[in-house]
Amino acid sequence: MHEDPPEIVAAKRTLRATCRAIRLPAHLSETAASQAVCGKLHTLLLKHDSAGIIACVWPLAGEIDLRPLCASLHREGRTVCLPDTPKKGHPLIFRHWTPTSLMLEGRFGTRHPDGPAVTPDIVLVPMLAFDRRGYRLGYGGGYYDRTLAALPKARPVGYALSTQEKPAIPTGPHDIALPLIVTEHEIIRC
Ligand SMILES: Nc1nc2c(c(=O)[nH]1)N(C=O)[C@@H](CNc1ccc(C(=O)N[C@@H](CCC(=O)O)C(=O)O)cc1)CN2
Ligand SMILES: Nc1ncnc2c1ncn2[C@@H]1O[C@H](COP(=O)(O)OP(=O)(O)OP(=O)(O)O)[C@@H](O)[C@H]1O
Repeated sequence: MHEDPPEIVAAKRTLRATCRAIRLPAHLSETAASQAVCGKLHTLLLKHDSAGIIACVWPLAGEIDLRPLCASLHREGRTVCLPDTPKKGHPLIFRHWTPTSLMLEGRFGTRHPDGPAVTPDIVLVPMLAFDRRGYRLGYGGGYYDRTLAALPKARPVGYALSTQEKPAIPTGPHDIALPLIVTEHEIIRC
């Protein structure tokens, strides 16, 4: 397995720094947009097999907050899980979540439930930036690319604010284009 070439690593690093710098203030004034993303994801997920396990994301500061979506899905009888972040180089472990789950502190400021590990059918994927081809930029751990490579049957759905769209994300050999990206305005089929 090859790592990204040095020029791609550098290009991703530069874009990541820019995106991180503008993220938090944008989010503070865009709570309605965050709720709209949850609403659009909910509509999309209602169309999918109700037996499926859905991997959501517990937010870090400045990210879209999917917690209302987690609660709605649980109320509707869907099975929700959340990522537990292992050491770098390993895929995420998804743990079953319910509103009464004990949330444990994980790596890089993430939090995860203490529930059993499960295999999701649908994986909601957080992004720092994305493009219309379906490519995403994350925090740089390579976690979602490794996770999706290990779960070929799972259906990934990226989500972000429309302001996080870029003309083109730099890509390396492991980047997997997402077939669907949801923003507060639209469902983008890539
Ligand atoms: N809410 C949320 N959970 C998530 C992700 C995410 O993007 N958002 N992840 C998406 O993959 C995974 C965690 N990935 C991460 C990978 C690397 C770093 C990281 O290297 N952070 C730097 C800088 C932290 C900071 O500046 O505060 C570090 O800790 O040095 C953080 C998260 C799984 N859980
Ligand atoms: N399936 C994989 N196998 C081996 N290396 C991988 C795999 N996926 C990603 N990587 C490597 O991990 C490193 C980080 O990847 P990248 O910069 O794309 O992270 P990211 O998508 O921004 O992070 P994250 O998914 O954690 O939010 C890169 O060097 C990349 O080549």
